[in-house]
Amino acid sequence: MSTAPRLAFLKGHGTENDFVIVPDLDGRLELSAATVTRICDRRAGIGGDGLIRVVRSSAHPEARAMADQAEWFMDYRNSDGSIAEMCGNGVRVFARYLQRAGLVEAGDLAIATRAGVRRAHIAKDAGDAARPGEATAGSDGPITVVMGEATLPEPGPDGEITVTVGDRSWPARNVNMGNPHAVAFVDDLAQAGDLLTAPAVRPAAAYPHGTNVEFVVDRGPRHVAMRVHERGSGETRSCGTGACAVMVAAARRDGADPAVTGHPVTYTVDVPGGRLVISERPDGTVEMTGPAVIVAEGEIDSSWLGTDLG
Ligand SMILES: N[C@H](CCC[C@H](N)C(=O)O)C(=O)O
Repeated sequence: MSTAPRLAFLKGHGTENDFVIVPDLDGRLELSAATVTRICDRRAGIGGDGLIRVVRSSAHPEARAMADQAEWFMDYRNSDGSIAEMCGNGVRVFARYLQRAGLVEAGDLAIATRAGVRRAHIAKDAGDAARPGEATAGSDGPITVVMGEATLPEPGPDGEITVTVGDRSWPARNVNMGNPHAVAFVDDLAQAGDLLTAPAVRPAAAYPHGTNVEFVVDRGPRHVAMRVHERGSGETRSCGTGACAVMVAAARRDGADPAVTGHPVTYTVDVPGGRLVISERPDGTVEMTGPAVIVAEGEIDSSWLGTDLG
């Protein structure tokens, strides 16, 4: 019987973008990139597109300044161990964990992230999804996250952005949701190929720290579908910040930019793992609504991790 420390974890997902959740409320753990990679390994570990450590904001140096606004900090890592500024599906799953652990009630809450404080609303149950267009949920009510404002950096001196897969290239829109995205509108999602490797994005100078790449097709008025190759994780079944980036790019393409029209706009964004509903207001605020489900909880026997846990 191993005497190595055991690590409590939960498994959750938002539209099948899945995460290993590690409650570390007092911030005692030091999870190296190697440890995160091993935990996220789908064969030798628990498996996940990313790992979410739950830490009291006052106990984490990157969140301490937000502690008076948000008690809890989402320490998000991609499955390759890299740190990302923001994770939209992750925030919903994080909120669901807090609710399930009895650390918050359904309703409104604030969450500290590396992209700043994000406000979320946990509907009390699926029946409470009274707001028009709210996506339905799994076992509990949908969760809405105010994702902040998108920024759309203009092309730099090296010119327009292009995304290339094999011998096909498309122009792409640079959209930042706290994390970077290159959004390419295509005729058919199959044109993105197998996405086993990252699409080539040029000029590289546009994304000095790499980027998430979304491929988008139309499904109808204010209705799109996407695939995504995520920075640090590869192709995933969903990307919340990516769905927001896609919606913002589509609204500009469609002449529905709320800052220009003065009217809010809502798009349905279908991802391989489900459906997200994204709205943007004239003040630039982007809101995302979708499900978040905790599917399991257990203990990791750290003896196989091969690294200490700090
Ligand atoms: N791979 C992303 C972070 C996770 C984003 C995605 N899972 C989401 O739901 O927003 C990045 O490196 O920026």
